[in-house]
Amino acid sequence: MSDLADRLRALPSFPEDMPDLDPDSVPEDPAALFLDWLEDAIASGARQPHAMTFQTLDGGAPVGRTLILKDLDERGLHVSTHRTSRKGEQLAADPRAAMTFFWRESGRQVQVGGEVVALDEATSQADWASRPSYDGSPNPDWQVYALQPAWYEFTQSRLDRKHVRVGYRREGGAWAHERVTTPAG
Ligand SMILES: Cc1cc2nc3c(=O)[nH]c(=O)nc-3n(C[C@H](O)[C@H](O)[C@H](O)COP(=O)(O)O)c2cc1C
Repeated sequence: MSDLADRLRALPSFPEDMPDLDPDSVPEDPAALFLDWLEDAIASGARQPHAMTFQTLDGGAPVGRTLILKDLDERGLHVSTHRTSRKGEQLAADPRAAMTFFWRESGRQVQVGGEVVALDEATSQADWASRPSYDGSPNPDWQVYALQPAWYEFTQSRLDRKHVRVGYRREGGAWAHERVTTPAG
């Protein structure tokens, strides 16, 4: 094994004290559980708890980058970017996307997938105007997208590596959820 592999293996992993996740008492609406975990991440004081990996498809090949969650409402989970960016062009060609949040302080991960829709101009320009670099000029290239979730998966890590996962899937107009068990635990 290389020296790098040895050093990576020796790095600290999960914190000693992590919350539990009881799959039998999760809310029916995954957005409620997501918001609960996001609030905990914000309260932890960790930097950029609203940052996540945002995955798109580039001609069928997955590509991810870090984005900031801007909002969550009945339209979905919002992100904003330039319409003519690579990700903007990828979304125009294929609206399927996924987000992966990881909160180290609690050992929690949330994955969300679905299709994005481009929100209206007023929403996009309001977001543009809220940015620290705003100089008073509108930016017609700025776009807020909402990821409309088709599925969520919540993972609560455990020190014994028997991580607890709950998957939600949209079935018609309602959400169904179940505990997820895979060879990964
Ligand atoms: C912490 C962090 C947050 C970021 N947030 C955003 C964001 O909200 N919107 C954005 O367009 N780019 C954001 N970026 C930059 C993107 O990761 C990416 O480099 C850029 O948008 C170009 O992506 P693309 O070429 O795949 O379109 C962020 C980067 C970091 C490290």
